Order: sequence, then C-alpha cells, then structure tokens
Amino acid sequence: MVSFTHFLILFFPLASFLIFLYKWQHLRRNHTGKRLPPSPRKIPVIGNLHQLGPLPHRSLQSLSQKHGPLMLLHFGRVPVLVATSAEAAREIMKNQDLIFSNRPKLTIPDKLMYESRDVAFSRYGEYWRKMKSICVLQLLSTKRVHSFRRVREEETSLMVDNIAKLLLLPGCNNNNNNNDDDNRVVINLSDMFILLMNDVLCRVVLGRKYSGGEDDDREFKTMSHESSILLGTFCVADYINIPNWLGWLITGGLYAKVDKLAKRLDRFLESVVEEHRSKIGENTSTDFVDILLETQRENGKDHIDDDAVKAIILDIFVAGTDTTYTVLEWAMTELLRYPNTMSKLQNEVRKVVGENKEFVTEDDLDKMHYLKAVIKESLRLHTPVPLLAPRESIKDTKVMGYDVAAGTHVLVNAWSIARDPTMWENPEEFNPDRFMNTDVDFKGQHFEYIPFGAGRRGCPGITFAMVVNELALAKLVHRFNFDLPDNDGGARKNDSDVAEAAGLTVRKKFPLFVVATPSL
Ligand code: HEM
Repeated sequence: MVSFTHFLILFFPLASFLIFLYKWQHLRRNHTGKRLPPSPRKIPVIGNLHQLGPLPHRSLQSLSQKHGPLMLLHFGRVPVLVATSAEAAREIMKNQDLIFSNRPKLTIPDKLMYESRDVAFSRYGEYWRKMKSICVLQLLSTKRVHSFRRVREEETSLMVDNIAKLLLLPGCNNNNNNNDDDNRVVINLSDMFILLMNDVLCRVVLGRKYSGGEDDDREFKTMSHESSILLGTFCVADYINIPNWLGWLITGGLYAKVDKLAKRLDRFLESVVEEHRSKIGENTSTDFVDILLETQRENGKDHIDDDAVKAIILDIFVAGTDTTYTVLEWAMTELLRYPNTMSKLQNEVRKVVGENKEFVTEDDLDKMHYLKAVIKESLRLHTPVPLLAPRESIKDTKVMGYDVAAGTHVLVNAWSIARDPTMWENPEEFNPDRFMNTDVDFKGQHFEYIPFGAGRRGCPGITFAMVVNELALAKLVHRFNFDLPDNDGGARKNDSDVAEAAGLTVRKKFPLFVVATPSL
C-alpha cells in the first residue's frame, strides 16, 4: 500500500509540473484567450526591431529556426507575422489570400506614389482592382510584352556590341571598366545590366531612352534609382509612437528628402504626360503612357486621373528595374563560380543558334531549356525580393491554428523557403539541373518557390522580366567567354563573392567585374 509520505513525494512534483504546464499554456495565450504564434523575446518600445540586422531575410531565417515557421514579431507597436515555410505561405497567399491582400499604409510610398495610388503600394479595394487590371490586361499581357520584341532585341544587341567595342580597345580605361595586368579589358557587367533594364523600360514605358548625355535624361535615371532606395528605407514613425518633436528630429531630414524627390519626379512625369498628349494622333509607336492616356480618354478621369497615370509609370520603374537586372547579375556570378554549368549553358545556346546564324533571337529561346533552368535557379538561390512585398490582414483570422489579429503586417520569407532543406536537395548549391525534369515553376502554384509572390497580389511583370533576362543572358554567353579578372585588388576582390547589399531588392554588394573574350 502507498504510504502518505509516498503520496506526498509523488503529489508535489506532479502538481508543480501541472501548474507549470498550465502557466506555460497560459503564457502562450494572451489575456484575451488568444493563441498567438511563437515570438522571440522583445524589448519595450522597439519590440523585435533590434533583431533584424542589415539583411532581415537572413536574421528572420535564424529566428525561425528557433521559433518555427510562423512567428509573431513586433516592429515597435506593429505586430508582424513572419511565414517561413511553404505550408505557411500557402495558407496566407492561397487559402486566405483575400484576408491577406492588403498592403500596410506606409509614409514613404504615400509621399512618392501620389498617396499610394500606384498598384504595388495601393491598399486592397476597388481602386487597386481597377489599377491592377489595367496593368495585367493592358500593359503587361503576354501579347503586349511580345509587341515590344524589337526594343528588347535592339537593346540586348547594343549591350553585347558595347562589350565587343570595349574589347577592341586595349588600353581603354574609364571609371567603370579597367584593365587587367595583361591588358585584358575588365568590364563592369552590373553597370551594363542596369543600363539595359533602364533603357528597355524607358523605351517601353515612356517611348524613348533617358540615358543620353542630356541633363534631363540623366536626372530621370538618378531619380528612379533614388526612389527605389527611399522606398526600401525603414521609416521609424510608421512603427513607433514618438512625440512630434522627436519624430521631427528623427524623420524630418528623411521626409524633406522624400518630398523634394517627389516634387522633382512629378515635374518630370508631368512633362512626359504633356508631351504624349501633344502627340496624340501622330503615327508614332505606342508606349505605356499612350495606353494609359487612351484608357483615360475612353473611360474618363474618374476612372484613371493624371496622378494615377504618373503613379503607375513610377511603379513600373521601381518594381521592374532592380528586380529584373539583379537576376542577370546573380546568374552570371554563379555561372562564373560553376564553370561546368557555364559550359553546359554555352553549349546549349551555341547549338540552338547554330553555325549559320550570327546572333540569338527570341524565337530561339523556347528551345533553350537549360537557359531557362539557369534563370530559375538564380531566382531560387537569390530571390530578388526576399521578403516579397509586405501584406496586412484585413480581419481577425487563424493561421495554422494560431490567432492573427486584423491589421497585422505579414512578411513571407520567400528567400528562406527557397532554401528549405526539407523541400530542396542541397539547397545552398547552384544547380540548374534541379529544374530540368520538374513542373515546379514560379507562377505562384508551388509555394516552395515563390520569387514573384502569389495570389491576387502576385507580380504582373513575370513575362516581361523573364523574356528580357533570357534574351540578354543567351546573347552574352553566345558571343563571349567570361572569366574573373586576375588582379583582383580593391573592389574587385569580391567579384565572385556572393555578398549581398542591404535593401528591398537584394543586389550584389560589389559590382560584378568580368573579363570577356569573343567566342566567335
Ligand atoms: C525578376 C523580376 C521581378 C521579380 C522577382 C518581381 C517580384 C515581385 C514580388 C515579390 C512582388 C510582390 C508579390 C506579392 O506581394 O505577392 C511583385 C509585385 C509587383 N511587381 Fe514584380 N517582380 C519582377 C519584375 C517586375 C516587372 C518587370 C514589373 C513591371 C514591368 C513588375 C511589376 C510589379 C507590380 C506592379 C507589382 C505589384 C502587384 C500588386 O501589388 O498587386 N515586376 N513583384
């Protein structure tokens, strides 16, 4: 028989254990009885902001390894749900896409994008639906993208011709391109890619290039670049309640900078719109501004007014430039790190083009399966927008059994999901072959691979981005062989490095310098 002493010995540890379990469970629910996702420890006022670091996708990956695929963080006063698994992403962007289709209201996009009257930063609702449908059906449809084939072919040819010209000029030395010890010309490919994307977008959207020597032209390129940087800048006042005077001290300089840029941009965009209006009826080729103004004429300014036209133009530049050229930058970086992969790609491209043709055309691309796999793999390993664009829940809901309150911001760590070892074999390795015999693609159906997002808010620029990238990469590896510079001192030390620069779009930290030799 169990004595009273034995009973006490068993009872107290058991009771303590049960009380601990109860308290622990209780702690996991807040005082309203909600079951909240796991959270890393936060500190007063700033919450978890101190845990983000310069490359938040990496810091959030580490936190998720400790706290799980669904975490609740706090950026100051704002609750932020972070999803780091394909399952969590599917739940948010597919099963509950409507609930998570809002974008948070943020000060900088509001100031730069005409009170967020663009597509990417616009709040979910009737206005966004109208603008998104103009984007999807009129500006970025497959048919429209194909109609700009000539622009892409001319601009990609110009890029390779410019490289070829540099090779004919031993001894050429300018700010961007230097000479190797043995007089091989060292080329800054990153600059070439930025120029390519900027020129393609200018011709498609505005009707002409703005990269010439004239001041106005140069100014637009600078303004577009500054906008991308400012839109990726963290604005403290959006997250932390601070007294007005302190807010002014902390953000005053930033706001003044954004306001000044917004005014300069508006002057420029206004002149572009007026120039297009004055040419209506002339038999010139159609660009995006023409299409937007025609939509305005057909449906009235209530449907789409001038500010909306200007906001969409700016949106296309901000959403389409860095995201697209950075894929080329990373793909070339990885191809230089994996010479066998480079050879395999060159063999494919040269075989498809054949001996009788001088250069690659868009018709060739459908036959270049390995080329497509190389670009897909680059998008996987170097997801250009690693945390996608932030979303916001429009009502209280439950995700994977956890309560999520209305107004919670949401980040999906697509970069980390694309490196999840439970989904991908040797995920850190650049191996395009993994895409050769699979139907996994980036169109938003396979949640282990979502570089363009998914659902209602998914990227409408996929076709636009893919075709120009495929053509540019094919032309480069067809026409040249590439190597890294020998005397890799100074900035070139990190040429083949995969270091990332901080920002909304993750570009290479150091420009990609290469040595090119003609292959033909
Ligand atoms: C490789 C290149 C690109 C990548 C990786 C990319 C990625 C993305 C991502 C991750 C989003 C947010 C999706 C979400 O919230 O689920 C997005 C949205 C968007 N992208 Fe792209 N993008 C690229 C190229 C382009 C291009 C070339 C354009 C236009 C010409 C464009 C226009 C847009 C727009 C307008 C949105 C906002 C959609 C909305 O909020 O409804 N993107 N993109």
